[in-house]
Amino acid sequence: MKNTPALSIGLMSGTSMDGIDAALIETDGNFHIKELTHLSFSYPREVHFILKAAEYAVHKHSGNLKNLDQLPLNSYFLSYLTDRLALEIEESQLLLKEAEYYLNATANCAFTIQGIELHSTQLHAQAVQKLLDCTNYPHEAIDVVGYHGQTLFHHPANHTSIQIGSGQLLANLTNISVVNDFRRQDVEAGGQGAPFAPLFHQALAARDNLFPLAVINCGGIANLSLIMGPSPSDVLGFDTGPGNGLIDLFVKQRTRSQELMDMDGRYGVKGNVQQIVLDQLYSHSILVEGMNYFDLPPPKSLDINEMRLIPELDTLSLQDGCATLEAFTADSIVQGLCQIDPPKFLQIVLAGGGWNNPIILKELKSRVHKHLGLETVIKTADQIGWKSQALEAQIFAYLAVRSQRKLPISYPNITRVPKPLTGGTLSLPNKTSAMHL
Ligand SMILES: Nc1ncnc2c1ncn2[C@@H]1O[C@H](COP(=O)(O)OP(=O)(O)OP(=O)(O)O)[C@@H](O)[C@H]1O
Ligand SMILES: CC(=O)N[C@H]1[C@@H]2OC[C@@H](O2)[C@@H](O)[C@@H]1O[C@H](C)C(=O)O
Repeated sequence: MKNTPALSIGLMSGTSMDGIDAALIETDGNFHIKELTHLSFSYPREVHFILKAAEYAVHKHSGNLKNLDQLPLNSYFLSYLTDRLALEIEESQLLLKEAEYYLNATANCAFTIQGIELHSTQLHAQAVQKLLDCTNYPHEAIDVVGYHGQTLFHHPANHTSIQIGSGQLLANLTNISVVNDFRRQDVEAGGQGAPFAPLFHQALAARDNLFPLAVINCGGIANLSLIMGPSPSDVLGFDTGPGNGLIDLFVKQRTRSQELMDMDGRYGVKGNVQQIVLDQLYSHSILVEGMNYFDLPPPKSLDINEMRLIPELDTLSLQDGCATLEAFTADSIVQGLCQIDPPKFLQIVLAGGGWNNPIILKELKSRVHKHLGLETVIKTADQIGWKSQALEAQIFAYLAVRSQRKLPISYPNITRVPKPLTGGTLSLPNKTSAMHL
């Protein structure tokens, strides 16, 4: 049993809150990994804003869900749009109406954290069903679902990392055992609770014999894995700083939320990097517990709301602002890599939505070659046969199997946890309440 490969589905909705990735893999929780299939589901615009407003509300309450659970979020939704996205009150009220209509009519859920959690779990259950529909596997064939949930707050200093989503409800809806709540034990033990990706990156690198390897995920936040070999002490990992989080926020602000990202770098390509503002981004855009994030040694992790658009960006055009933020993302990734002294002849693999932005990619390539030398090889995950879009979902499919087998999912040199630790909470389907979607 312990070494028998299991079929596992992973589900991830990341900090960009743009949709759900679902992936099916076969794995023994060690180096046997077969990527079988994956699907991505984009959220309707309403869901994106509802989740972002929920995240905003949880931050306003410093992660204290007890004060918030049943509270209507309508006013937080409006404050999010006016404070964070700088929308006019009339536009915000219109978006609020759309969100209320969506939650009442389409989702039949209250506009509270509880209601949003319920709907988010339902959307993940639909993703499982659609993924299974694309395969020949009935639900009985699937051993486990690894359900990340939606991060709304991440504050390891207070031993807190909140991912909403009900493991028990998902197990009942899908009739499959579910593991969720992956980060809790790590933060409770004093770890950073993130990133978890490096362990999976290492397993893929071991399977494909790709050492030494660096993997850079550029999502809302960017995170890095440096893998020198197959044993747990051979891997380092941490969040380097911004991925697309600041760029997305900047574009939303400047386009009055008509656009949610710098699609294909269309603004950045026409702009110039403003070095003075880039330096200022380094000095005061990310403060964690009053400390400059870039001064902290790895392992370290970030909450998306710890990154902010500094006032100096207001002086820049949309094009220059995008170019500068794109350079900031690329530069801080390369600085992060240099900080951990990578070997010569390193291969770098790129994963995550950010690499669809050619400006971030161009800025990264020129900096890697300048700081690490021309011998460094850069490839996308898809170029080496991995599935960039599926990777984060596959991580949680993999970790669910490790969790079931009581294997560690976090290590000191990745999350700063004092000793290797397993994690995750298992929910078995309650057959009497199992539902069909
Ligand atoms: N064609 C594109 N052009 C520019 N940017 C893009 C494009 N496609 C995706 N992105 C960026 O990638 C982001 C989504 O990436 P991804 O799905 O990897 O993030 P995530 O998983 O939500 O975040 P995290 O890894 O921090 O949890 C979008 O928000 C957008 O900024
Ligand atoms: C708290 C949280 O959700 N962190 C995410 C986020 O998105 C990217 C980066 O920040 C990473 O640390 C992590 O996700 C990946 C999947 C991880 O745990 O490795």
